[in-house]
Parts: sequence; C-alpha cells; structure tokens
Amino acid sequence: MDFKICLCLASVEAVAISALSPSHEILSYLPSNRALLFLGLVGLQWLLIKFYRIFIYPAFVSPLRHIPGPKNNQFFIGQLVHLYRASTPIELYMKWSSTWPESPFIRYPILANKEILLINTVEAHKQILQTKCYDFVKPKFLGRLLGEIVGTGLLFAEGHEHKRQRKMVLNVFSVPNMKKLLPVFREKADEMVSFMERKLKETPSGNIEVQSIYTKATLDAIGVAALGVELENLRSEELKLDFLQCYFRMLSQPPLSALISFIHVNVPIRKFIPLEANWGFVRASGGVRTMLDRCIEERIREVKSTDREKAGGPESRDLLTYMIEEREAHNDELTIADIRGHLQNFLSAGHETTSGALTWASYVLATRPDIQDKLRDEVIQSLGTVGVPTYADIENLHYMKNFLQEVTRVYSPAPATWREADKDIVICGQFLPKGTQIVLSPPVTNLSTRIWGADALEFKPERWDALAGDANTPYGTETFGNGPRICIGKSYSLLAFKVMMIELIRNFRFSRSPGLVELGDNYPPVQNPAVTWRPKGGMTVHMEKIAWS
Ligand code: HEM
Repeated sequence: MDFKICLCLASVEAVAISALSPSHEILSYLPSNRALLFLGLVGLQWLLIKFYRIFIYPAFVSPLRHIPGPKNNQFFIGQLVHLYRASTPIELYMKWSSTWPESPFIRYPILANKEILLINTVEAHKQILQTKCYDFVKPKFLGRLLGEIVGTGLLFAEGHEHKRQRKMVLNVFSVPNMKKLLPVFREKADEMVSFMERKLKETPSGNIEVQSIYTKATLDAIGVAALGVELENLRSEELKLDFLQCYFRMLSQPPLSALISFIHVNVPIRKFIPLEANWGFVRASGGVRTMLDRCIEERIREVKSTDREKAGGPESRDLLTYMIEEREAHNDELTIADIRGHLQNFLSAGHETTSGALTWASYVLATRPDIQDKLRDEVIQSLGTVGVPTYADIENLHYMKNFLQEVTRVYSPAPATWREADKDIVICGQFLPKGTQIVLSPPVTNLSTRIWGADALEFKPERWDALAGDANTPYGTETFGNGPRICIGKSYSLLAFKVMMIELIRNFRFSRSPGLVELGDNYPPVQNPAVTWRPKGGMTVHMEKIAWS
C-alpha cells in the first residue's frame, strides 16, 4: 500500500516538475535524467511515509495512542528487546496487567514503533474471542512463521472457511471417538513407564530429565492417534528419511536456514533463495507433505474398500480415519489438502502442549508431596495399583481433574496467541482500526488476582471445588482459548494427560532433584522467547520406582 502511494505521489511530482519552465532555479538541483529523477522521488516519498508511520503516527495520530502502556520504550524498537530479555515470555505482560488492571487493553510498541495491544480484561477477551470472533484474523506474519510447519488446517483458516472446516472436524474429537483412543494412550503410557524404569536402572542417582521423555511419549501417541501408524514407520524413499527426521529437520533449522525463515516471515522469499540451507528446509517440508498425502490416499482407498478391517473396522481409532468418514458423509467436501492441513495441526499442536502440562505436573509433584500423596491415594483407591481403567473410571477421578485444571491454569502451555482486526471495530468502547495487532496471553487471565483472588499465583487444586464470579465462567481461564476457535484438541489432551499421569503416579514417587533443592521456592527458569511454556534446560526431578506388595 505504502509503495503504491509512493508511486502515485512521485508520478504527480514528476509531472509537476516537467511542467516547470526550463530556466526554473529548482531544476538546477535535480538530476536531468528523468528515470533517475523518478526513482529519487519514489525513494524520498518512501522515506517520508516511513518517517510518518514510525515517528509521527503512533505518537500524535493513532486512535490507540491514549491506551495505557509502558513508557520505557527504546528508540525505534519499543519493547522488543525488553520482551526478548524478560525472564519469561509473560513477565512483562503480567507486570503491565497489574499496573493497569481496569484497562481493556495495554498498548506497547515493537519494531518500527508498531503498536501492539495486549488484551487485559474478561470483557475484552469475550468480545474478541466470542461475540466478534470472526472480525479478527490471525496476522499474516504468524501464518508465514508457523504455517510451513504446522500446516494451514483450522489454526489458519479464517471466516466462512474456518466455520466450514471446523464443523466437519468437530465430530472427530467427539467423546465416543476419544473413548476409542483410550487403548492408544494406555499403550503409550505403558511404553513410557517401561522406558523410565530402564532409565532409572541406568541412573543410580534417580535424577531424570522428564521433559524430553514426555515429548517423545506424546509425539508417539499423537502419531498413532492421528494417523494410525508409528511415525518412525512413515518413510520418504526420495529423501531416505523417516517422518520424524523430516519433521525435526524443519523444527531445528541450522542458523542460515533459520535466518531465511525469519526474513520470510516479513518478506516471502522462500521460493527465490537458491541456497542448500533453504532447499534443505523446503525438501524436508515437502517430504512431510508427501508422506502425509500418501497416508491419506491409502486410507481413503481402505475406507472405501469393502475390507473395512484394514481401516480399523467399525472400531477404527485414529483421527485420519474419522476425518475420512466425515469426508464421505459430506460428499468429499474435505479435500486431501484440507485433511493434510488438519493432520499437520494435530501433530504439532497435539504433542508439545500436552508434554508441557506433564512436565509442569511433575514439577508440582516433586515439590509438593502433599499434593502427590492425595493424587496417588485417589488413583490407588479408585483403580488399584495395576489394571486398566475405563473412560468412566478416569472421568470419576475428582482430585485428578482438579489437579489437571490447576496445572493448566498456573502453567498454561501456550503463553500467547495473536489476532489482527479484519475491519475497523469498537471493542469495550475502544476504536481499533483495521490491521490492529492484538496479543492474547492466557496467563494474564489465568493468574489474575481480580478473577482468582489474592492467592491467584498459588497452586491449589481444591480451589476448583469453590469457584465464584468470573472464575466460575469459561472466561476465568484462557489456557485453551475460548469461543468458536477454542482448542479443538482439548478433550484429547486432557484424556491423554490423565492416562499418562495415572501410570506415572502409580509407578513412581517424585521428589526434588538437587537442582530443585537448590532452587527452593523460586520458580524454575523458563525459556524465552518460546512458543510454549518450557523450563529452560528441561525439568530434572528425582524419581523412585514404587514396589507395591
Ligand atoms: C494442553 C494442551 C493444549 C493446549 C494448552 C492448547 C492450546 C490451544 C489454544 C490456546 C488454542 C487457541 C489458539 C488461538 O485461538 O489462536 C488452540 C487451538 C487449537 N488447538 Fe490446541 N492446545 C492443546 C492441545 C491440542 C491438541 C492435543 C490438539 C490436537 C490433537 C490441538 C489442536 C488445536 C487446533 C487444531 C487448534 C485451532 C482451533 C481453531 O482455530 O478452530 N490442541 N489450542
């Protein structure tokens, strides 16, 4: 847009200059070559417009300029470095929220003084996530930052397309389908316990880094739950790599590739960089797509064939099969690209978040023996020391439910998500021009003393038995978002968490590792910047196998 304005203004100026008398004094200061003159005028307009946008507009013109926000902004980069250097991804959001508790929004500038609004009150959350949900979209930079890895799917579908896709995928996560996934979670929980037992035998100190184990267990689980196959078994013959190798090649890029991805977020250059560092990423993401497409096509054939046994028969138990069944029911309205996008969403959104919740739960168990004992007592009294719990057994674990709600409230696995106003709009009396960028940080709600009381920061599972006010509404927590775009995998992840936690608490006793002893009551260091709420350097806890007599 700015460039078009530059071209228009420069054209008008060039015409005006050419209409001047040849003896006009100003012409002696300008280049005689017309092309050069035009380019110079375009450059000058561009600089003036940028100067206006960066220095004049935010300070003197923007309708957002009166919204409260931090004043310690740095020249040109606003809060960017402060956010980057903060001890956690939410440290500054929490500080600002408690400084201006009543304001629906908090405004802060980032690179080139771009204004960002942090949503701060329950009412503003409600309007943006529920009543006016479709007047906001995910910012384009986010699609370019994450879309190549997590796919388009529901995460980046907008408006009518989002409604259409969501309607078709919703049933995939129904309670009956989740019940059918139980054996998958149990199998993966058993494998995880066996792995930990082996690890303990090799580690006489008993100090085990659990985060990486949970990441592997939840990734294995989502592989089977989403696709019906072990991810290591999915191979790309062309690349001679398996699915996980391609996937991790995309996630952990070498520095040059990461730089190209960073630039691509702002300027889409991916297709035009003929460097191996770039092609390595392109090949890996192409490999992931090809493997998923093959998997989908094969499954469509199996589901359509009379031999339903291959697709798992009537008891089929993976998300891909459910999606294909939905596709059949809706006259093939879901395309293969749609299904691939959803699968990519599920694989990426479905493991790191759940493993984050397990990691922080282990931290709580290790540091709060009182909570650990209560949780174990409930599990052993209700389910015994061995044996296979049913869906109903799991749902009846009352303290487990409170514990999990408290883990996801206090340690929200997703520290932030973003929106952009898709049109001029008024929220809580504040006019937001089209394009206004908004940050939603679940902990701002989850840890608010206005909603949760003076002890909001404390870990208290029993608080869930006596909720009042806003805490007793869906808007008391934002861990899974809210409204029409609420996390579609919520029931999946809660069930996967509970199944894994039951096996952990039945099999192991948790206590502080030397690192946690040294830390005392201080919060463990957290990775920043980060897309998920992760402890820096993992989470090492002391574990001991329980020998039930
Ligand atoms: C503890 C675990 C999880 C947490 C904390 C979590 C959190 C969230 C949040 C906050 C959103 C809203 C994002 C936004 O509005 O911008 C979301 C959306 C989403 N989540 Fe999750 N998630 C979890 C597990 C899962 C799992 C297991 C899956 C899939 C198997 C999943 C799939 C998705 C999808 C597809 C969306 C987009 C929904 C839409 O826009 O309609 N999530 N999640």
